[in-house]
Amino acid sequence: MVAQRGRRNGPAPAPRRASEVSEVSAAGAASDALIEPVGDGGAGAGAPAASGTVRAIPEAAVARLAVYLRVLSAMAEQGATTVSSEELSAAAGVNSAKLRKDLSYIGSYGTRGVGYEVQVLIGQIERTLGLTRKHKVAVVGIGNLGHALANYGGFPGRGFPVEALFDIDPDLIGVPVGGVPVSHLDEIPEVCAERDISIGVIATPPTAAQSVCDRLVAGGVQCILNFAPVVLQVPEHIEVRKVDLAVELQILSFHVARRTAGEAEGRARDSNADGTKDVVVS
Ligand SMILES: NC(=O)c1ccc[n+]([C@@H]2O[C@H](COP(=O)([O-])OP(=O)(O)OC[C@H]3O[C@@H](n4cnc5c(N)ncnc54)[C@H](O)[C@@H]3O)[C@@H](O)[C@H]2O)c1
Repeated sequence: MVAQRGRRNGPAPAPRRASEVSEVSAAGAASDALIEPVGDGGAGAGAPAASGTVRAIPEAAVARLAVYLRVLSAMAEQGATTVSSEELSAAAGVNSAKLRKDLSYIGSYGTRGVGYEVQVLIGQIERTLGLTRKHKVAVVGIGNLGHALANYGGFPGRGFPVEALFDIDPDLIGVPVGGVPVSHLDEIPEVCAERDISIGVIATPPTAAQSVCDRLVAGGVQCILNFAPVVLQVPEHIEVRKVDLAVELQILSFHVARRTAGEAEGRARDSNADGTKDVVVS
């Protein structure tokens, strides 16, 4: 899907769609859906292939690009100027063939015997992920989760400064959390437009999530990160990602169950009917 710039203060354009399309989970990361990279307001984002054309990138590869970026940034901080695909793949926990394939989507092929120039690769990935500009974030629902998100110091350095907080609890209004005062829910459209917020994070109870989402859209946000366990209806031009840690736990559970079943099957295969066990020498 092609993300588009949002309109400020305009009515939410029809048609709306259910947002249950992208989930921030291992399952989502394994998706082969193609994402058409787009520019970020003229800053030259996208994934230009060697030919200069913009290539679609599988969603799973987009998720891995973000991981490579984090690893490369740490390497750059330690003074690395070049990195081999083997080093980068080991540090990112991805096999090197997959890494080379992922980087080929952004037109980066490295140099035989040298590898990749760290700063060049960082720039290419940042342009592809649209990170050449900051994306200001608003968090709505400053309870347990909202407090943790607002207080987390790691977002600004990655290009996502938290610049607005909203709640309905009178005890919270005006109170700074992570240095940003909490505003009332009703102020969402006005404050988001004023502060040029592009990403809204929903950390309210599920019953409030849709109306919060509508206000964020009215305030001109382009993307919503939804922690509430509910499917949001959004206009076509709004990108939504849903975070569900329970899904992550269920995926872990699946892997443990599969491994346990595999081990039990292996034990059953290795045991003879008379109770003795064969020793396999390889
Ligand atoms: N996705 C995940 O992995 C995950 C993990 C934890 C929690 N959650 C979800 O995140 C949400 C928040 O969880 P929590 O533990 O922080 O809850 P919480 O009860 O501690 O906080 C909710 C906050 O939302 C505020 N609120 C309620 N209605 C509102 C409205 N209409 N507008 C603005 N603010 C409003 C409340 O005043 C409160 O401060 C819940 O929906 C929960 O299910 C998701």
